[in-house]
Amino acid sequence: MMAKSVSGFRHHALIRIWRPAGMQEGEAEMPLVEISNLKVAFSGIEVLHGVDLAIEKGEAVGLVGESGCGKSVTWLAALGLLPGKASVSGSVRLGSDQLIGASRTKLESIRGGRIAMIFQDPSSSLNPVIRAGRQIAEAVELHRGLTGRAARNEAVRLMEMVGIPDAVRRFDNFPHEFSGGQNQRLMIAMALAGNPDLLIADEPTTALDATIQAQILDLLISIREETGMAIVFISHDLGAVSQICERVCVMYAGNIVEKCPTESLFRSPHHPYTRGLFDAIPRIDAGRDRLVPIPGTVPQPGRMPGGCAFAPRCGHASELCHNKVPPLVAVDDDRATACFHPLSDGATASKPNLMQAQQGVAWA
Ligand SMILES: Nc1ncnc2c1ncn2[C@@H]1O[C@H](COP(=O)(O)OP(=O)(O)OP(=O)(O)O)[C@@H](O)[C@H]1O
Repeated sequence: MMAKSVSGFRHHALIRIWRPAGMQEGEAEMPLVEISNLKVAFSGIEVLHGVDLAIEKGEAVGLVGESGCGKSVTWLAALGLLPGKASVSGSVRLGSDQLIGASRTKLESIRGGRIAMIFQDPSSSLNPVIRAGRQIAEAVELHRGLTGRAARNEAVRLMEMVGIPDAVRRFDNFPHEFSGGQNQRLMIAMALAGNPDLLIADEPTTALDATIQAQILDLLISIREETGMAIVFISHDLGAVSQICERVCVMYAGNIVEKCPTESLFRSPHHPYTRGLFDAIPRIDAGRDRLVPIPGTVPQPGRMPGGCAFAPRCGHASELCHNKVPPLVAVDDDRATACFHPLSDGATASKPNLMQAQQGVAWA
């Protein structure tokens, strides 16, 4: 059972609440990160319309949705990484720190320190002309204050932790001397250098082949168990999300439209958009080898329809949906849905099940 907060879910039974030494009991119950009413506009056009999301200490949360829904912008805004033309409002709390409007110095110390981010492309984090181990050692120096031999030893330890064989010798190799999967591991080692409380993994396995993808997912799962860090896993791949995350948030056109524990989402998606994402996955056991795409496309920012942004693509939409934006409301103890006509449990017969997803049986 969970006690609910306004912007998310707290105290999930499956989540190990990790309280650092010295932290008071009350503090441990605060979310690690609490995003409230986060809005982002580029050149006056709003692309994020008031996102509410809380991440608990130690939990893994999936953020899914079609391309352009605002998954990356949410976290880039939180970390102060959007270009100058972006205007950002709302609140992002990391413990007692407010990140929106925080000074550049403060944000720089938080990025790579308490919150680290990894991306699909390791070259966004690794400099091709600096030896790989040195880059990790520099991150250790910057965020943990170690120097010289101590920083080098810690970098080697992190390289070993992420599964780089013969790490002492390979410390001096350049990024191009490692495989794509190993570069992804090095990027994770860099992210771990600051001992983060939260790792934002933005499509970290999308560019990798299936075997390496599985290895990187296993690595993230074991690192999380070892360190107690929370993970936000941004992905199009519901199968990968189901392996790593206890909870999933579904985004559509700059809003969160459904939040719930992973198992419940797979058992019974309530938002027609979530259901559409499941139906868009080919299933061998359902006798269809082709995906069933959601009709239409995500509305462009600045051209949002009145009412629910998904209504023009939704088979369940009523007149109300075309005229009024549905708020994100709790539909039971551990789930919230932004829909005037949420699907009932019986309406989900053709969804894939969690076990199939995790085994990759029915997934493209
Ligand atoms: N620098 C920018 N300038 C203008 N618009 C931007 C910028 N960055 C993002 N956007 C717009 O913000 C919206 C949300 O983009 P975002 O990258 O967050 O989507 P996403 O859900 O992460 O997509 P993907 O899965 O393809 O990465 C999109 O409409 C995108 O075009």
